[in-house]
Amino acid sequence: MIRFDHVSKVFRGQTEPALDSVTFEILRGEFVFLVGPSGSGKSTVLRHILLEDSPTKGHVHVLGQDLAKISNRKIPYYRRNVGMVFQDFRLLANKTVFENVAYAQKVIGKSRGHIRQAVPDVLKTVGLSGKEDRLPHELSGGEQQRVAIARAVVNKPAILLADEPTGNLDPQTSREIMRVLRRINKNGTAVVMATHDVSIVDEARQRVIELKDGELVRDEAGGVYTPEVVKYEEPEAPEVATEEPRGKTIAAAMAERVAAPDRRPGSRKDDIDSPTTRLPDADEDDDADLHEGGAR
Ligand SMILES: Nc1ncnc2c1ncn2[C@@H]1O[C@H](COP(=O)(O)OP(=O)(O)OP(=O)(O)O)[C@@H](O)[C@H]1O
Repeated sequence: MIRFDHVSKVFRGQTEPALDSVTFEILRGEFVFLVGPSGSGKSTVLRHILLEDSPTKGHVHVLGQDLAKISNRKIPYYRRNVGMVFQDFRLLANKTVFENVAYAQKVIGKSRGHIRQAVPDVLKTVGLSGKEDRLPHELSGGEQQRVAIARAVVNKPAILLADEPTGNLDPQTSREIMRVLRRINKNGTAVVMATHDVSIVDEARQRVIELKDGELVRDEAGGVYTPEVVKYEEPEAPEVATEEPRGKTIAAAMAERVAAPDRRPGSRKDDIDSPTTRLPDADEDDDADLHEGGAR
């Protein structure tokens, strides 16, 4: 449904590519995180999908169309398939919640009757029923982002792009926004979300595409933000005695004493079999240490 085929992008006046032969495919209804350091190319990927940028090399296909072949005249029609939300919400400040969402329907020529039904429906999906008449400044940041999401999905796009949608929100509000995005995704919309939010990515366990300096360096199903690097530890070599031990352990000394024939006058050979011969030997002691100290 979204296919990048060796996409490279070098912006005018730049020497380093913003995208460097990026190849991936996103299927219908997937949820994908785009991660990577600042400047790694995440927004550039999203802008290519939205047809705000075009590749210097390579091809982008969305919904079966080669985007290079879409004429300027047809771009607005293409964009109906792709909703977009941003970190800074970008709402119309002088319009109510209802009007902000309805605006997305008006510009594509939907009838008043359709709008009257579709807007309350989508506001319910994002959890904003009852707040239709509020202006953006009368809403919390999380509520403003819900309006922006409602506006992005009211036309039922196949794809929702989100560029750091939780970047301005506290952790609890971010989680609520994630629940809204997951709900929209479950209804069949593919979601591609660029983010720096480690805990959101780690909790969601969705597909993660990681960029670094414009290159795709990881594409992992059920991934986390930063995969744990498994540190290689050299196995400990078995101890080899290279010199005489400086002192005997108490157990070794006692074992030696018990094993030696008792030269005291009147001693009997049977004494050797007395219970003290059952003292653990030095090897057994080492084993006990191993278990106590855990795996080494
Ligand atoms: N219009 C442009 N003209 C020139 N260079 C650009 C333009 N847009 C982006 N770049 C450069 O392309 C590279 C990738 O930028 P991009 O915005 O995609 O990164 P990002 O991963 O989204 O970063 P962030 O996490 O900070 O949003 C950066 O080096 C950036 O400076």
